[in-house]
Amino acid sequence: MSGDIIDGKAFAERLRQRVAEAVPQFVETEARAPGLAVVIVGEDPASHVYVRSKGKATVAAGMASFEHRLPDTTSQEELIALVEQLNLDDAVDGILVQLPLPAGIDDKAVIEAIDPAKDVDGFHVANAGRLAVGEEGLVPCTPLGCLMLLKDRLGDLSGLEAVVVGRSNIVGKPMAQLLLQQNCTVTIAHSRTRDLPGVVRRADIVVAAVGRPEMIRGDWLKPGATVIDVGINRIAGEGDRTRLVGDVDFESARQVAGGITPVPGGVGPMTIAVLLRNTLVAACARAGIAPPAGL
Ligand SMILES: NC(=O)C1=CN([C@@H]2O[C@H](COP(=O)(O)OP(=O)(O)OC[C@H]3O[C@@H](n4cnc5c(N)ncnc54)[C@H](OP(=O)(O)O)[C@@H]3O)[C@@H](O)[C@H]2O)C=CC1
Ligand SMILES: Nc1nc(=O)c2c([nH]1)NC[C@@H]1CN(c3ccc(C(=O)N[C@@H](CCC(=O)O)C(=O)O)cc3)C=[N+]21
Repeated sequence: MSGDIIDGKAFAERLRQRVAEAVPQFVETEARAPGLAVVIVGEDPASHVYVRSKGKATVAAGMASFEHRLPDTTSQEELIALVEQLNLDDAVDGILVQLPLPAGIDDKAVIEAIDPAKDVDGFHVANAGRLAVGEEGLVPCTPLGCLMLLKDRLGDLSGLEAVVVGRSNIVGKPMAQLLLQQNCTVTIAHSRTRDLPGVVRRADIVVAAVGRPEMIRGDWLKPGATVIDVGINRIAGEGDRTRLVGDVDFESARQVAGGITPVPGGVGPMTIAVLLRNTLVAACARAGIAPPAGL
């Protein structure tokens, strides 16, 4: 037996299409395009690749993209001053500060400087708090993308056992909140969890957000489980090439799972599609108009 591959890339393309179809209505009533500002500090090549692909996707959806590239000598004060300028800029609906930031800059101080109404990453404490108490707010892109894939595949999630491996503020915790909101019975596992394989084996839904290449194996899974692999790990491949793998050992897991997201082509493309969705949702909220249905 071999489980289905959950095609995040194809789902993400359809979501991007729906966003692109809804943008002209916004442009019509507001006489401007929704705008996303992406700020990157430093020279990390992989981060620059992500930022470029975000910019291209933004423009392809009919939205305005503002890229700010700062040298790694930028101080925290300078970065916060830029964020404050973007907060006041009416053409900017969404602000994303690419993480990680160079050593010496406090991620938290920078994130808290973003206007929560423009926090399309959903990382600001105001948005994290809203998610925790069930109020409307901007939801982190990666977990929301994972939830969309799960609902598309499983329908109603009520009563299902969900295990989220990882408890970061950007993936694991908000993922657990979203699954709880869907009436799953949620367990959050982390580096101090005892008997991780035993915990994972209870799950109907496994979300892996650990940052350890191919850690979760097929023999840890309940047969038929749905596996969402958030991990993005670049490891040595053949010769001097590298390859991208997830936090799940895809080959062994696929033998046992009912469905599984691949890496690449799973959660990663969803993150970018949801970023566009969040930008349009933020733009509508700022303009005082209803968000498009079905996003
Ligand atoms: N697809 C996408 O769009 C995105 C992908 N990612 C990827 O997702 C992964 C997770 O990212 P992120 O949440 O930021 O990572 P963090 O490093 O912030 O968090 C990792 C979590 O995994 C836990 N952990 C580490 N080792 C183990 C272990 N051996 N057993 C059990 N738990 C463990 C840690 O536990 P503890 O808290 O105890 O230290 C921590 O809670 C990474 O591979 C990252 O690249 C991230 C963001 C977006
Ligand atoms: N403020 C902030 N917000 C983020 O959302 C954020 C961030 N910082 N820092 C870095 C991480 C990582 N991240 C990814 C986005 C898309 C893919 C993606 O599209 N991946 C492709 C493969 C890309 C490749 O081949 O390298 C895939 O999985 O198919 C991956 C990872 C967003 N992040």
